[in-house]
Amino acid sequence: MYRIVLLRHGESTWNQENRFTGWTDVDLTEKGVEEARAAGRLLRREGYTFDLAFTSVLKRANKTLNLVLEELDALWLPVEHSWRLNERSYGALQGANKADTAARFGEDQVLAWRRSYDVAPPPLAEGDERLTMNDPRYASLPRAQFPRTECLKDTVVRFVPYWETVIVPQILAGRRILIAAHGNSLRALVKYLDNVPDEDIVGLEIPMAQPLVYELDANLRPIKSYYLADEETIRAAQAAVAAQGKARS
Ligand SMILES: O=C(O)[C@@H](CO)OP(=O)(O)O
Repeated sequence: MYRIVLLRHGESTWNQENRFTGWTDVDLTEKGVEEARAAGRLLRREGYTFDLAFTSVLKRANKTLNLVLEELDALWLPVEHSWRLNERSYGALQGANKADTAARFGEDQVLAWRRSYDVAPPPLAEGDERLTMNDPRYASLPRAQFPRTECLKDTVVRFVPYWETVIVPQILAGRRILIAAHGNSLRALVKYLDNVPDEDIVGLEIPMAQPLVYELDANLRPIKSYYLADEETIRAAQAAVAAQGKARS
């Protein structure tokens, strides 16, 4: 049996402002820092240790990982960064307030943009400064492949090859793995691992900074998965994330 831990970053400045974030590289808030530290302390209390960590190239996930590692006294841990673990690109919605967007386009449309499997938000136009193609962190990403927007399916398509070719061999080699990423990149992985039907993925919310454990069999199929925090805490956190897409009444 193999055991891996998935972790979404703590609250970011744009989570706090309820803005679509995607590939925008915003920082953690003070609350997000504390959430990340609490996740680290929880992992430590439960006796978790790791050999290797994977994260995106966005600072909210990178900092969350470092804060967790600090709490585990494991800042020395090898860390692999990849854009393939980035949050889903929210395209032209990046920067917009979610409640305002729901008031303008309707909550159903916003739900489809946020949580459906194959509905992508409107794309970024050529020349839009949010297309950060020249950023050195994306040097390995061919310009033609730089996402102008992504639906969850697109995120699955870019994450799964990394899972299969980079992460899986490490798990099979017996390394204990921590993946610090984002709400929708982790939804993509969970969809793939649990084989969640396309129509059911709309109901899946990943709360912030809550360690999610997957126990995997020899073929890396899930035996079971669970959050370390109690069910009530997780349900409340999931409901709060879901509510971000409601228009303010
Ligand atoms: O804005 C985003 O990038 C994501 C994560 O914060 O939001 P949502 O939960 O709406 O997918």
